[in-house]
Amino acid sequence: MFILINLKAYPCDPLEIANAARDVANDSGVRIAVSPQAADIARVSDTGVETWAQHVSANNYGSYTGSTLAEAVANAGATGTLINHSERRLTLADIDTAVNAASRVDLDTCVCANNPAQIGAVTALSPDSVAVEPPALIGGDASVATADPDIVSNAVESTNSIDKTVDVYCGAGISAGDDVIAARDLGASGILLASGVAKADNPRKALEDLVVPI
Ligand SMILES: O=C[C@H](O)COP(=O)(O)O
Repeated sequence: MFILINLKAYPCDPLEIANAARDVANDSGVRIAVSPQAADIARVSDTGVETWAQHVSANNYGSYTGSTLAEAVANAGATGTLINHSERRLTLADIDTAVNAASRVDLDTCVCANNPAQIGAVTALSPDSVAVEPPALIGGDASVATADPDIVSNAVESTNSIDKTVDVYCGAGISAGDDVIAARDLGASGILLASGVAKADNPRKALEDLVVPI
């Protein structure tokens, strides 16, 4: 299972979490990546942890003030990027362009969507992975894998019916190793997780506990 820790805009210490994630990944053999604010990508990447951007813009070089170029995050050390996170929605056309922008510089792409129908639509754009996240469960205590298992298994079915090479992740409310196992049993090959680590009093312990059953 792949575990992607999205730090969102939480007031956490990105280096503390990056160092902990690197150590826990090395000790456990579980693939763990950290997705910090764009301005923190370089120093997070310097810790040695796998580093992802939270977003890339749907444009190339040019007069695009305020954009986050795929080239810029790749040059800063990111090796992957989220696209269309529930808190950073894009049009389908911009998702397509952003996936192509990320692919230009060999970033792994994970396109998020709210439900299995949207998952099918974004799978057709050929990202490396998709992630289903019901917005109502994001940031809560109930794991998507137990509170809404059908949305995960239907997303897996939707993706597999279009392109079996696209990995399916899920996220929202995941905080324990058992949640990760439940997601895997539904067919997911990775999870997106934010508050369970970024808002934890002890992020290292939260990560250590998370990987125990994996
Ligand atoms: O990107 C992460 C997801 O939105 C899940 O967030 P959460 O773990 O706080 O529910």
